[in-house]
Amino acid sequence: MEKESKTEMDLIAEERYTFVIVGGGIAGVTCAETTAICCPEQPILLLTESNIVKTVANLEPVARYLYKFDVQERTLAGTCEESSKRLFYPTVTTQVGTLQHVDATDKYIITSRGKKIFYEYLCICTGGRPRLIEANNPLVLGIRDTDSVLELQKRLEKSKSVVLVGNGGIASELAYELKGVEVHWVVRDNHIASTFIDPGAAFFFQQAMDKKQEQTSSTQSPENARGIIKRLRFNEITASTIDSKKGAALGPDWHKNFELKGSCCSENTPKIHFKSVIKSMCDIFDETQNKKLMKVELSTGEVLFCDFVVSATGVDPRLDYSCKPPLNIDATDNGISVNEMMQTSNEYVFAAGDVCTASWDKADHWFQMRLWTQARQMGSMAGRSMAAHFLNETIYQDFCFELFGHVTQLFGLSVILLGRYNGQGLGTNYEILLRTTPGQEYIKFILKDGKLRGAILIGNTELAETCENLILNGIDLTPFGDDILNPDIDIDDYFD
Ligand SMILES: Cc1cc2nc3c(=O)[nH]c(=O)nc-3n(C[C@H](O)[C@H](O)[C@H](O)COP(=O)(O)OP(=O)(O)OC[C@H]3O[C@@H](n4cnc5c(N)ncnc54)[C@H](O)[C@@H]3O)c2cc1C
Ligand SMILES: NC(=O)C1=CN([C@@H]2O[C@H](COP(=O)(O)OP(=O)(O)OC[C@H]3O[C@@H](n4cnc5c(N)ncnc54)[C@H](OP(=O)(O)O)[C@@H]3O)[C@@H](O)[C@H]2O)C=CC1
Repeated sequence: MEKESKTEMDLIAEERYTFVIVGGGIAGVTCAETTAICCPEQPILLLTESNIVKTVANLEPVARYLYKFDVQERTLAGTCEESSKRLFYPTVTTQVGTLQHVDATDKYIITSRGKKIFYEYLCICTGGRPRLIEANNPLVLGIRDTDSVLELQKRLEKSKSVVLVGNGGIASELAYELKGVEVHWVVRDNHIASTFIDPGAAFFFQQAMDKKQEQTSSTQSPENARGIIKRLRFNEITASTIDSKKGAALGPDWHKNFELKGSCCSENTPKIHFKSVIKSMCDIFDETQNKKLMKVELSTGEVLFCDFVVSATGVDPRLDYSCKPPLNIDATDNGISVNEMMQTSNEYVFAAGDVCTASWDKADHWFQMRLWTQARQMGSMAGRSMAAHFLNETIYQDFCFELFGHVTQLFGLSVILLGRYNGQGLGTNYEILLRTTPGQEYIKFILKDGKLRGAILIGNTELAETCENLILNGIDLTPFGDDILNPDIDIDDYFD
């Protein structure tokens, strides 16, 4: 247990709540709000280690089941009563504290200050932490919360060169947000942003970003303006066709709130090292600059020198507390295993958000990805489930778990991902229907046995709701051929 001076109050304090929720990220806050709505008479505690919590604001439908929203930070300053008011639900008490131990037999938790808090139902929403390529190396940084971005900002001020590793959400955002510093972007794939998009979409983005190829719509050729449609078998999409050319996790657009500027004046675009991983790293002392630098050797044999490495290489569930008896942990990704009700292996302990692993039999069009959309959906589901168990009611899993949906922005353009948008889990026996208008839109449909199984919609395509319907209804689209993506035909008319 953490060695902290305990006040007499802390040692004797024992509190009781019907619901205890740990974690002030989107999952924990949504869970607390939902529980308060479902059980308005019951005392609820939201315990979180930082006095900043995240809430969802400006919820806006993008399609029938797809929403976009802002993530806002709120400070839990002052007394418990004041804090409760900030969360709008009078039955929710908020406390700053760190979960240290769960006694799932006698149903209490212990905080790092030794406080014992009894619960009827516990929901663990402790999020994740960056999975670094080399932990405990001071020259390797991960990005998760405001503190980590402030650290990045501080280091950049004195830096000339940075190596960025990873090819997911964070690296894709950072690669184009870092200014005044030389960026070496090391990606193990043959295209950028691989967790979200395919090589074709990556090429679309790279083209859009290439200033020489920027065209205003008025100067576009008629063919470009109409869009190009292609139908391909899965295995036709090969590299060669494309290569020719401490707190809660941050929310969307986090980089807009920080100036991420290095110490040189150049505004160069990142140098991308495709199909590369870091083979070795060591720090060296550079006599000319009179400071420590990182020497990074890539699998391609190339050697880079940089001020520090940003490891944007995914997240691990954050489980730095003990539990007796232990909860079932997923062997593959180390999250707390939950069933479709977000219930763990213990009947009275639930989990939601980045910390958990969806261990139920998933619907055909849904899979888990650690995103705030899912943190919100899971937090809400956990709140409803705990309340239903308490009230002895039967509920069913929310419909949002039927269809994977994610709304985001990449390189300044709107991106909507639906269903098995990259053919995830479909093997190699599927078709891809593409329509692209350089600089404007990129639409990719994944079809299996004639049915739409997933879609990537980049730009203002206004196809999200139609795609949702087509995926969920499972209509055989074979009779419509390539007309489904013909820009001169309004496909909604087909299905009225
Ligand atoms: C830089 C960055 C950008 C991102 N951008 C996007 C995006 O654009 N779109 C998107 O969908 N997703 C994005 N994500 C992912 C998204 O932020 C997460 O999936 C989501 O916030 C997870 O929410 P959560 O509530 O499960 O966890 P978190 O937000 O990590 O919250 C966990 C909470 O638990 C608290 N906690 C942890 N351990 C303890 C303990 N022992 N005791 C008490 N409290 C504890 C933490 O302090 C924190 O308050 C981004 C993530 C990062 C890092
Ligand atoms: N716009 C959005 O929606 C955003 C979402 N996020 C979310 O925040 C979380 C954290 O983001 P991020 O860290 O980018 O994680 P992601 O899971 O998005 O991406 C991790 C990337 O790192 C690669 N990788 C993993 N290990 C290594 C390694 N040892 N060497 C080289 N590459 C490696 C992965 O490759 P591989 O896939 O081959 O394993 C993958 O490309 C994610 O849940 C992400 O979805 C973050 C920013 C923006």
